[in-house]
Amino acid sequence: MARAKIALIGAGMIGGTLAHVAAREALGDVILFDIAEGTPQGKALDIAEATAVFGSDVALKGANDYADIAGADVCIVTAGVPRKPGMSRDDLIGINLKVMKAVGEGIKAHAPNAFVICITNPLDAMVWALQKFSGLPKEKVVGMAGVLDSARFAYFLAEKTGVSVQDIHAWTLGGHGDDMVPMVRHSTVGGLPLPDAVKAGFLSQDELDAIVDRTRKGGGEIVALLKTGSAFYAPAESAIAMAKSYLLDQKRVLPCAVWLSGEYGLSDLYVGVPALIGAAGVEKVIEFTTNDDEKAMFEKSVASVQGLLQACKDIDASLA
Ligand SMILES: NC(=O)C1=CN([C@@H]2O[C@H](COP(=O)(O)OP(=O)(O)OC[C@H]3O[C@@H](n4cnc5c(N)ncnc54)[C@H](O)[C@@H]3O)[C@@H](O)[C@H]2O)C=CC1
Ligand SMILES: O=C([O-])CC(=O)C(=O)O
Repeated sequence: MARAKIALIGAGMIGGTLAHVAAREALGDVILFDIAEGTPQGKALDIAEATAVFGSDVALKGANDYADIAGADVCIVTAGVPRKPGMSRDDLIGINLKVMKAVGEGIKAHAPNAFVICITNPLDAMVWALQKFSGLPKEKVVGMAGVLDSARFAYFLAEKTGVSVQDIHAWTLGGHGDDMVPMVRHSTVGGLPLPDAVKAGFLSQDELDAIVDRTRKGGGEIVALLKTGSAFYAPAESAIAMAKSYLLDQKRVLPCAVWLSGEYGLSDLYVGVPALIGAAGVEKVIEFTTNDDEKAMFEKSVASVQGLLQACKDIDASLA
């Protein structure tokens, strides 16, 4: 059977890391595409040489021409710009919306059957615009943010409680902004929902509140440390988990930005919710029960996303 073809649109920090992980895991042949000449070719060659060390038979190629992504099974989009200290993700909207238009048209022309994972920020608005510009089916276009946000939540909980990160299941809902909603009642430490984990003495309520706050601001914490860009290892791993679930029909339930048509009482937008990812793309949206507090926080986050969609429509009338 032919190997899967994975097109990485954007060969920067996340794109290069994606190529490395995909090659190392032998997920498929990799095309690294970028508008910068030399960068995708150089990274592809460097990783291709590494395959002789880690023993993987996949092929890697760098490209500046969309024709090279032809027939891709998966496209992971990181093209655009990241934020720098002092900026919010939303400040990227003007530049990155234009990038999504070019990328959407490239995917539409050359890889219309791909499963597309958008990473570019501001995520919920960019994945919405990418779906519109590409015209691909909504169940085949998803955004990566929830896997990363919930991984941060899980890591901070593991660090504080001393429980293996493998026995922590953390969930977040909502847009990929500082008002995302870490789902305290639905997240578990060693099988205990977090309120019960507090009662059992794994951590105090104040410690849990601090972790929720740190999770919300997790992206900014890394931007402040790196100074020249944003997180890339955990974002790349998160997108690989999503790509794998599609390529291997794993049917994992992962928090992703997906198109909603009635679920959670919402329509016509992308926002982060748990979704089952299999060979057909988004096969099911899982609806968490929410109490009044959670509902209010989710609504606030959704309102931020809706504001960004309006901003996109104001910038590009073709999206209205
Ligand atoms: N959704 C999420 O959870 C996360 C999203 N991000 C976002 O991912 C994006 C990429 O981040 P990095 O890889 O760190 O940035 P980077 O700057 O290292 O790489 C971006 C690449 O995109 C390329 N590019 C720019 N315009 C292009 C175009 N029209 N077509 C093709 N390539 C183009 C650039 O040449 C560059 O190589 C940023 O918008 C960042 O904010 C970052 C971390 C997490
Ligand atoms: O914070 C940023 O700009 C990058 C990002 O989305 C994250 O790391 O969550």
